[in-house]
Parts: sequence; C-alpha cells; structure tokens
Amino acid sequence: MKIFSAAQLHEADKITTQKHNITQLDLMERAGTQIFNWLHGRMQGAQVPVHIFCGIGNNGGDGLVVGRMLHEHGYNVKIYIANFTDKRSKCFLVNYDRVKDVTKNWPTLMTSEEDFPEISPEDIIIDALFGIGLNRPPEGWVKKLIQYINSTKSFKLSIDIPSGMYADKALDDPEAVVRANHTLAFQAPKLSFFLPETGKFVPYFEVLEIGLDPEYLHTTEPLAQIIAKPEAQQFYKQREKYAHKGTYGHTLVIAGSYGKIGAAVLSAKASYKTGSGLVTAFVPECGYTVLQTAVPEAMTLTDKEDDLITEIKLDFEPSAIAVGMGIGTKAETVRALEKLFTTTKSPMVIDADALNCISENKSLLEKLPELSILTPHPGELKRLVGDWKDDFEKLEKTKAFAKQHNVIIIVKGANTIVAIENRLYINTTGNPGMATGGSGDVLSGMIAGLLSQGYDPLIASVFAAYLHGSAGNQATHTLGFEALTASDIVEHIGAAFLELFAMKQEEDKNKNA
Ligand SMILES: NC(=O)C1=CN([C@@H]2O[C@H](COP(=O)(O)OP(=O)(O)OC[C@H]3O[C@@H](n4cnc5c(N)ncnc54)[C@H](OP(=O)(O)O)[C@@H]3O)[C@@H](O)[C@H]2O)[C@@H](O)CC1
Ligand SMILES: Nc1ncnc2c1ncn2[C@@H]1O[C@H](COP(=O)(O)OP(=O)(O)O)[C@@H](O)[C@H]1O
Ligand SMILES: [K+]
Repeated sequence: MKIFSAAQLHEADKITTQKHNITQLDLMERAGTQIFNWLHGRMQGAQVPVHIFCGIGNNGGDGLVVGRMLHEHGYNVKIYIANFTDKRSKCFLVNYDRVKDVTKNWPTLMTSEEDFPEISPEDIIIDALFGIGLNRPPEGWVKKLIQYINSTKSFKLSIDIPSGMYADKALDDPEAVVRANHTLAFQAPKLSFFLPETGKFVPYFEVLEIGLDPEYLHTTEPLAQIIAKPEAQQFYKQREKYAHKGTYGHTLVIAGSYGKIGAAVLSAKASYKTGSGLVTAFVPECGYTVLQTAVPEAMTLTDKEDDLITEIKLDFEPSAIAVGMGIGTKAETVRALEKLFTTTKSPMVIDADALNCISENKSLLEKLPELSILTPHPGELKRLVGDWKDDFEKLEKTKAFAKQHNVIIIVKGANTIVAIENRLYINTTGNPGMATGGSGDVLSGMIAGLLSQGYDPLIASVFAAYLHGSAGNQATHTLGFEALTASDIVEHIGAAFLELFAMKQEEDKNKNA
C-alpha cells in the first residue's frame, strides 16, 4: 500500500472529480458514508450519545455527512461547529444546509470556551475539526477545545487524521492534537502515522477506500510504501523439491568479541532458521566452544586472537555476509573490516559495531560493496548521518545518505523503515517486546539468510524486517511482551513463515467445505 503526501491527496481528489465526472460533494458523501457504515456496523442502533466536532473545511464537511446519516438512522447525535474562521469550504456549506434540512435545527456553533458541551465518559466523540488541510498549529480556544476533548474519558474517533496533526511533517504543538483512540483514514494512511514522534497519536487506524482515481494512485511516486502481509506474501520464494543444501547458499556471520559471543550465536541461528543452506560463524578464538555447542549446525572459523577479530581469513566464498554484531571498534578490527570490504564480492549486511567503525572512519564508506545493507538503530544512524531535528528530517537525511553511498539503510525501530535511493518502505510487524538486547543481531542474521538464498538486497531487507517483526508477534502469543527475548524471536521464525500463508489455507479450507 502506498502513502501519499497531503498535496498528492488533494491532487488525487481533484483528478478524480475531473476524470470520473463527479463533484467534490459526491466524494465527500462517499467519504462520510464510509465512516457512517463503519460506525453503524459497530453501534447497531445503540443510543449512546455521539458528539461530532466539525471544523469549517472539508474535514468538518465529512463530519456533517456522518452526523446527518446518524440522525437519519435514529442515532442520538449532537453536531457542533468550531467556528474558528468564516472561510467555510463550499462542500462544508452545502452539508451544513443539508444537516439543517434533515434535523430541522442548525448545528451548535462554538466560538469560545463557554460553548464547550458537557460530555459523559460513556459518550462517543467524533473528531472532524481538522484534516489534512491543517496548515498551522491550532491556537487559542480551538487548542483548548482539543484539550477539552482529550480530558474526557469518551471513546474518540478521528476522521482521516487526528486533528492537530499533519500528514507529512512534524508536529508544531503536541499539546494541540486530539488523542484519538481510533482513526479512520481515507484511501491511504499518512506518513506521520508510522514515525515515533507522531505515530504515538495514532495507536490504531484503519483505511477506508473512497474510490480516488486508480490511475493517479498507481502511477504517482508515493512518499513511502507499506509492507504488510499481502506484500510479504509476494516476496516469498518457494523451496524446490529437488533442492539440496548447496542450493540455498552459505552464509558467513562475522561477529562477537570477549563477552559478546552471544551476538554470533543469535545471528548464526537466525540465518539457519531463515533458510540458509549452510552457515559459518567467524568469531574470536574464545568463541569457538560456545558456537560449536550453542549452534551445532554451524561451522566455526576463528580469528588468531582470543578476544577480538583482527583478520578475517576464509576458506570458502560466502553467498552472503552479516558483519559487525558485538565486534567492538578496536583499530585491529577496523583494519580487518577494511580488508573485508575491499576484497569481498558477497552481498553484505553491516550492523552494530561495524557501523560504529564506519562512523569513526568515514573513509570506509567508499569501500563498501554496492547495495550493502546497513542496519542502524537510531543511535547508530545518528552517528552515521548526523543529528536531525525531527523524524521527517531523519528520513530525508537517511535517503540522501543511502543515495550518495549507493547502499540500503534499514532504520530499525517500532516501524522499521528501509531506505533505498529516494524510496522508503515501512514495515508493519513487530511489538514493544522486541525492544530487548540481541533482537537486532537476529535481524542481521535473517537478512543474510535471505541474501544467501538469492533474494535481492532490497527484497531481503524488507522481507526480513517483516518476518522478524512477525516472529516477534508470534512469540508474544505465549510470552507476552516482557518475557520476550531475542532467542524467542529466533525460535518463532518458523511460525512467521507459516503465518504468511495461514489465512490463505483457512480460505482454501472454507472453499472446499
Ligand atoms: N482526497 C481526499 O482524501 C478527500 C478528503 N476529504 C476530506 O477533506 C479533508 C481536507 O479538507 P480541507 O483541505 O478542506 O482541510 P481541513 O483539514 O478540513 O481544514 C482546513 C481548514 O482549516 C483552516 N485551518 C487550517 N489550520 C488551521 C488552524 N491551525 N487554525 C484554524 N484554522 C485552520 C483552513 O483555513 P485557512 O488556512 O484558510 O485559515 C481551512 O479552512 C481531508 O482530511 C478529508 O477529511 C473528503 O471530504 C473527500 C476526499
Ligand atoms: N517497539 C518496538 N516495536 C517493534 N520492533 C522493535 C521495537 N523496539 C525494537 N524493535 C526491533 O528490535 C530490533 C532491535 O535492534 P537493536 O537495537 O540493534 O538491538 P540489539 O543491538 O540489542 O541487537 C530492531 O529490529 C527493531 O526494529
Ligand atoms: K480529524
């Protein structure tokens, strides 16, 4: 699914009306009807008071359509207009009249704090104050209205976007955003739903199709693309019946130093669990027995030094390499990395301390094989690309960096984001239980495991991020969040593969029944 900017959505709106010979008003009716259907399907005529707060733009217009329909279906609905300017949109005005025709009353006009209505905790609030047309932070009594809405215990449903938030730029004032319990977004989710500073205001959302011009949506370069189950299913390559272990590649995991050999264990196991035919771990001498015991399937090569990696000597050509987890940043290790980068032709995942080595020795960047996959967490990213003022600038800097150095960057976090050239892919799986030591080591092993099997670097990146989050989700079914460890993610990689097609099997069963 694609994510568009507010400007692109306004353009889609315009093109749809022109090409499909419908009016803006028709589109608003469609949008409002979708929201009404969603509510009606859940409320089933319940007489819970519904308070709809409308602005004076098209978001407010949507709110008026919903209010009219709820009224027509016998719901207990009250409509308020936050009359913050007299520049009411045309479609708002038409629907304002239509509400009056149906309810025989004008909605309640609000022009100051005195007009705020009483709201009981069990009431429902619909937020149609501002949509994607917000162009400055709400101030004065409008901000107070948002805060008043937030102070109630009512269920809050935002139309299109929580009022006070922008679709594609940072918040100006976090105190002036509706704290929606749920958001119903038209046609596509907004970029701000997925980034830490703004996404926290959108704990749950659904997308409602409103029939914007398919050609425009299809041909327009989006701000980002969402990777969810339908996309992930398409990445999957079936294993062949006559395959042998040589078919699925030989992954090399270069990881560990004294006290951090576990990183190599997690990564090597994850590579195997993701389907790599063979896995070799290259570790300092002190890691030999640990590896041979903890991952008996893996072969182990060791450095000549006991407690750190100083020279990576191989006796085979790896099909993919994951390097950096727990290796430290000592000068000898940096030299070993430099040699690896300049001599290897294998696709490579570069993580953790290898990224820190690069940050401290920027000349290494020029030596990276093209389309190497860098997997920084926010701290490592900052050391690579420099500081940012907000999440949106972070993405811009990351894209510029990826383009300049011809690499793929995986920005890890609650919604892991993959950047390649000018494009962004946003992962949708994962949970806060995965904020635990070693879970990144698992991801690196998984990416390398996919690379080894011949997945191209971009697909390996987005598919591994999806499966990694999905394995984490599967693990929570029996463990919850707190008890989840990186090893549990590894143990549930198989379940993540199975889950990819679980729904389809269910559907097939139903079809045959
Ligand atoms: N294609 C689609 O997706 C479809 C979208 N649809 C709906 O349209 C919505 C977008 O509507 P929209 O463009 O009319 O803007 P909206 O968000 O209602 O508000 C803008 C108004 O607020 C004002 N204003 C702004 N900031 C302000 C502030 N801080 N404080 C005070 N005022 C402020 C601004 O006035 P001005 O800047 O001129 O003073 C303007 O009057 C979209 O989210 C969706 O719900 C559907 O109907 C159909 C298809
Ligand atoms: N709140 C969260 N929701 C989803 N995934 C998360 C969350 N926190 C962390 N993760 C995932 O866990 C991994 C953490 O990686 P990293 O910080 O490198 O861990 P480590 O260095 O301990 O291996 C990343 O893949 C990240 O996307
Ligand atoms: K809204």
